[in-house]
Amino acid sequence: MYELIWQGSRFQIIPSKRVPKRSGATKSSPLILSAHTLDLKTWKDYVLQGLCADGIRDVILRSWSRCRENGVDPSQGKCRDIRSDAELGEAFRFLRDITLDMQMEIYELIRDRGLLVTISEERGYLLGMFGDVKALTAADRLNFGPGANWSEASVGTNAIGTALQCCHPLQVKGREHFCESHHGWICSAAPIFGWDGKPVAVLDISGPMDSDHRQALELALHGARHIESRLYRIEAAQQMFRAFNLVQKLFGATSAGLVLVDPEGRILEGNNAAADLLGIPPGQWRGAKAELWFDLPRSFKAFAKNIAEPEKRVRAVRCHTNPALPVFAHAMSSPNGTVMGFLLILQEPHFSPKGSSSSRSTKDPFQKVLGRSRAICRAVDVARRVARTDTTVLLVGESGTGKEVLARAIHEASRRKAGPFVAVNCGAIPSGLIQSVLFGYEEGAFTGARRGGSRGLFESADSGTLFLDEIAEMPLDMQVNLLRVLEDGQVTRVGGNKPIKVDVRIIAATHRDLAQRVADGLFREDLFYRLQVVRIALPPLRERKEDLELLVQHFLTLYSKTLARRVRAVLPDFYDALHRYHWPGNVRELRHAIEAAVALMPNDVLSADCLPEAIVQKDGPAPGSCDHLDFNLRRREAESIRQAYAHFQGNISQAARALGIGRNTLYAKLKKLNLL
Ligand SMILES: Nc1ncnc2c1ncn2[C@@H]1O[C@H](COP(=O)(O)OP(=O)(O)OP(=O)(O)O)[C@@H](O)[C@H]1O
Repeated sequence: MYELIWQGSRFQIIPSKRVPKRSGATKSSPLILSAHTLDLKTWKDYVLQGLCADGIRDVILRSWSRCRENGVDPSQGKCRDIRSDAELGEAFRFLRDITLDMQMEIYELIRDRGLLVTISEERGYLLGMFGDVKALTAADRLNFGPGANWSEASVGTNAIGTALQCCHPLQVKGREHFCESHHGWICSAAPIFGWDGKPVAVLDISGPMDSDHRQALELALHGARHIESRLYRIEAAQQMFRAFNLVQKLFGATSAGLVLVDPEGRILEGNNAAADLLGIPPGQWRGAKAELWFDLPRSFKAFAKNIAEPEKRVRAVRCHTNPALPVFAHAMSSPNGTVMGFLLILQEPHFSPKGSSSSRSTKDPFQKVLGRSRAICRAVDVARRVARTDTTVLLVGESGTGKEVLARAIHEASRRKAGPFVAVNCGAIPSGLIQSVLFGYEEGAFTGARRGGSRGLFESADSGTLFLDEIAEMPLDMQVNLLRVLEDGQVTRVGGNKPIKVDVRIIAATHRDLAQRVADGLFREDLFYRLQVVRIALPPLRERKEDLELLVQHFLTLYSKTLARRVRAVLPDFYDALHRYHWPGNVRELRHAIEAAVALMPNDVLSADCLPEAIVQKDGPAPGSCDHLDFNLRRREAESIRQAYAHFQGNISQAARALGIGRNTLYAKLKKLNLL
């Protein structure tokens, strides 16, 4: 293989020292090509006199016309515009370097056929030239070599320059060349197109007329496509690199957490902010399944379906490990709608009162009753309907399940909302006082009675709601009085004889089985039926664990605000522990657990370590477990109550708070344990 090179003042043919990557020389039988299609007179008539004869191809005629307009001299012997590497610039050198081996490969296909192969860049300057000595010798005579400008404007109609002009493959034979010195050549050239569809180079196979030009144009075309795909790959890699760099810069520059996920749901990239928000070490998640952290599979399917509708390309996604974290998945699609992946944007949760349930509650009182479980929704639905009436309601459920929360919501949703909501724990009032507490007393009714007497809770609740908590603890002898008030709508103060009209709606609550109390003779049947006109049951938290995260989120918002502590991330073990626990104290216990965790968290990340010990105990009693564990639980409960009561020196409020149960419940339990 020989090579034509520029020696500063002239071209020189040298044996090429370059080694082709692979050799695939094809020898084929000679093909006799028609010498040329135009006679000398046709060429002369046009180029010298502008006379147009039949038989000139359109593409050639248009090129000749351009050459005449550009003042190309048809008698010029050699190319005069030859530039050095330095003059041709960086892009020229880059293109030459990445196409050199391909020129050599193509040369192997035309070896010994008296041809040469050359590539020119977009302006027409030749990048390099390889060929047989015969072809290179002829090329040298024309200054047809690397650095020479083979555009139409420079050397007239020729395969390279004209292919660049008309943007399609072309063979120019003999007298179709505009300059007479090229009439002994046949040149086959195919443009190489860039991303934008414009030619960036031309591959040319040329040689004297008597060389073997069989399939030269097909070869040029094939080579051009081959180079084109290499250029595309390089361009694609560069674009990817640029995009990746940009993405990395953006990822690093934003405070939002960003995670890039491929269509198979694997994490391609994520920034430190995202790692921070999820509480995992940065950089360790590349290739991991996104579903470990995010609830993606369903969203993926939905996205795939709706990808054509732009407004459906963004979805809120749940983060398993931190449900309080707002996460939005943005679908990325190709122009034909194929899902190419997702960008997950994780926004730092702002625990602000705005938009929190407490502010929303001003609109709908039932929004304070948190929960989406069926049992809670059913309870709220009944409560919502009964709130429109004055009907007596009985709320049943374990301690801390939200009976008072629901009673308040009923009051606030009723026509009585402007009136008072008065709550009383029937179990907490000493039996000797209960009558006067509820109905009031007149002056002098008993020793120590206030001067002028006192209103009872019924009078205080006039035009509003009286919430009778722990109604099962009401002494039997008092129950008949209560029944009377419910029937008559009037009270008589202790020591008085004048009935006072009261307009009070009664909501009663108990954690006991009231029907059983009736059966045991501890509760009046008539009062029982009078109270439970509408009965609403509130489920224990362990039976509605699907509400757990919502409640946690609510209490996190509340306590991060009231305790002025920012919660940046919640680790998975925090939720694991909460889910494992059986919550005997229900939502109240959960509330206190979250308050304690936020208060005790050492930095701004919540983990299981921040939770009270009883909750994280893995060997603790399980819900619904066998008898000896229930016994164990009771024993532990009694111990805890004794310890707390002693620790707080008999202060029931503080002890109840520490135990995570209500004051009334503690009061009842203390009584049962004979501690009062
Ligand atoms: N569904 C709920 N949504 C929001 N908070 C709740 C809910 N249920 C309970 N709570 C919270 O739990 C705590 C206890 O609720 P509440 O006093 O209403 O329970 P209770 O059933 O009346 O308990 P007790 O029978 O011991 O008096 C409250 O601090 C309340 O904020």
